[in-house]
Amino acid sequence: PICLSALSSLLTERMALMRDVAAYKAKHHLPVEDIVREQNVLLQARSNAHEAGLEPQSVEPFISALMNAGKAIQYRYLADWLPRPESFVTHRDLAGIRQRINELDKHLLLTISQRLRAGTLSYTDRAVLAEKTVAPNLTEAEKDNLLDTMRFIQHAPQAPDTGKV
Ligand SMILES: C=C(O[C@@H]1C=C(C(=O)O)C=C[C@H]1O)C(=O)O
Repeated sequence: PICLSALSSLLTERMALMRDVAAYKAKHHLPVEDIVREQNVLLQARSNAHEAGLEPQSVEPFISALMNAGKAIQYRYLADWLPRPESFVTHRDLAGIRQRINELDKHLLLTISQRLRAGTLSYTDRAVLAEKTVAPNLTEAEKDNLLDTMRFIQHAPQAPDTGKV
C-alpha cells in the first residue's frame, strides 16, 4: 500500500503541473504539443527504466499515456481560459517545471519497479490507484489508459550470474 500511495501522489503531482505548463504556454503563445520535448521524455524514460531494472520498451505505452493525458489537461485549461484571459497567471518558468517532471518520471518508474517485486498489480491495486489519483481536468478515460498501460510494464530479465570475477 505504501508504494500505491507513493505512485498516486507522483501521478497526481505530474498532472497538477499541467496547469502551470498550460499557463506558461498561453502567456508565451506556444503550442501545447512539443514533439522534441516528447522525444526527450521518452528517451529519458527508457534510460530510467533500464536503471530501475525494467524492460525499457515496456514503459513506452505508459509514458505515452502520461503525455497524452498531460496534453489533454492543458487543452481543457486553455479552453476554460478563453473567455477569461486574465485567469492564466503563472510565475513558474517552463524549464523549472520540466525539471520537476523529469524527477517525477524517474521516481514513477523506480516506484513501479519496487512495486512489481511484490507481484503484478491486482485489480484491487488498480481500483485503489484509480480512487487515489485525482487531478483537475483529468478524465476517467485518461486515468483508465494510464492504469492499463502501467500493467504492461515488466522487469528486465536478470543477467545470468556466471560466477566469474
Ligand atoms: C508537459 C508539456 O506538454 C506536452 C506534454 C508533455 C509531457 O506530458 O511530458 C511533453 C511535451 C508536450 O507535448 C511540456 O511541454 O513540457
